[in-house]
Amino acid sequence: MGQNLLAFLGGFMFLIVVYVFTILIYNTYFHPLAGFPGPKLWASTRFTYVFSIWSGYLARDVRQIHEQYGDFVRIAPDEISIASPEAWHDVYSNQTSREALPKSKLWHSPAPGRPKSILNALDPKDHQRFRRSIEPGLSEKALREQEDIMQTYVSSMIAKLEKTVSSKGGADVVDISSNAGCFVALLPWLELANEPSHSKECYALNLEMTRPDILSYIKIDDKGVNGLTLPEVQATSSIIIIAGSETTVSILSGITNYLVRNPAKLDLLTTDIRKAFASFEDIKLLKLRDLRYLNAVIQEGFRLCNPTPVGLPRIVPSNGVRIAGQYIPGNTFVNVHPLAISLSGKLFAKPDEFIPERWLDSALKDELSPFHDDHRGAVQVFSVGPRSCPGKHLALAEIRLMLSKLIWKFDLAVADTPRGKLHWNEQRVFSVVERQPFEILIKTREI
Ligand code: HEM
Repeated sequence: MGQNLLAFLGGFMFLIVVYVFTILIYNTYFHPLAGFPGPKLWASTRFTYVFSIWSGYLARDVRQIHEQYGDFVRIAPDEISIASPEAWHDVYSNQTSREALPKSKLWHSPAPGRPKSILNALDPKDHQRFRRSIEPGLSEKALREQEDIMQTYVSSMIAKLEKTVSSKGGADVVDISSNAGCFVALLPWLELANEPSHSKECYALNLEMTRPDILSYIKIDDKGVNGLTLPEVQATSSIIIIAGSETTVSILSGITNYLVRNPAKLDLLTTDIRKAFASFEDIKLLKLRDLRYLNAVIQEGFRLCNPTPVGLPRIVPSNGVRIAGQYIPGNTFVNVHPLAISLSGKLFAKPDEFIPERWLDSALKDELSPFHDDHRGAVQVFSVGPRSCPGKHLALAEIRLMLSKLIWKFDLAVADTPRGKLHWNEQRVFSVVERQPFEILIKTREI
């Protein structure tokens, strides 16, 4: 009996080994994606990918794979990563002959029993209903009407910093990534609306307010046909708070990191901002939109400090598609890899350096400039197409306001502390870049 059981278990184990081995061999040599280049360890099993994402190094690892193997690489048995700027529109935008590639049900369906949010409204028509509901509150016009709210929060954060710095004799080391976290507070009504016990009252109260905010533009429809149901508003407002605050704070901390480590660029930006505004109160969104060096610094920040550098996976429909000239078989996961594009030496001169000048008109016009041929359209930090970021204008407004008010009031420099030595692009990445503490030295400006 004992021997029989042992023989059975041995045979069973043998079959499992043969099965796994057959799958690995099939994935590596006979799968429809077998012709795509890439490391065999990634092509044969999803484990390598999962281990990399779990350790926080997927964005960095896939960038290295692109450097070694080219623009189309196989990073899992059923996934191709693409590092070609043309792929942005081929993957994420609607085309004349087909819709933008869909998100997969496997990765993006709502958790069982949870209400749908904008991120997991997978059907394109249903997703449009979410977009139509939230876009009015995030338009440039709506944001101009909400400027007072933004000004109040940013100014109170600066006032808090001023108090701390003056209590330390005019200079102090501060953690920029936790201070900039005040953006969560920019969306107070959304936070309140998320409290199930308050939501109806809160929403009604909000509508009575004369001061508009993002939520007051959303049309509630209990049937979920011409607007959003209340649970959908709650689920979507959570997304807006997380998607809107983590990303913006991450970029701000990244830009500040590069600025203090490049003092010549910081000096240029400081002069630009202080010359443009005679007083702190004069700093207004409309004028900030036209500050050329400030905007070049932000664009360079987007290139180097993408908060979601792992990318946005989509699934190819069963009949296959062409992406950037390459045929991709059906049921393949595809992902445009933002980091491999924005740090590519083929697309940008001196790709690892912080050089805001590459975004100025002068670089574009001067054929002798080393940055004349940079592929500016290749950086798509907000993505493109029907699912691109609806908060783009809000994010830009917040970053411009925060950075310029900080630099108008304080002189910034590298902090000589362990947390001041953070190299932003060496942080790990999970769904977004991990937000490690980052300290800078700030001194009250002498006027
Ligand atoms: C620098 C800051 C930001 C960056 C880099 C960024 C980036 C992105 C990207 C790449 C997507 C596409 C996600 C996908 O296709 O799955 C996205 C979607 C989204 N973002 Fe942002 N975002 C930023 C700020 C904001 C802000 C301030 C808001 C708040 C209003 C916001 C709200 C959203 C929402 C609601 C979506 C989902 C859109 C949809 O599925 O249709 N984001 N964002």
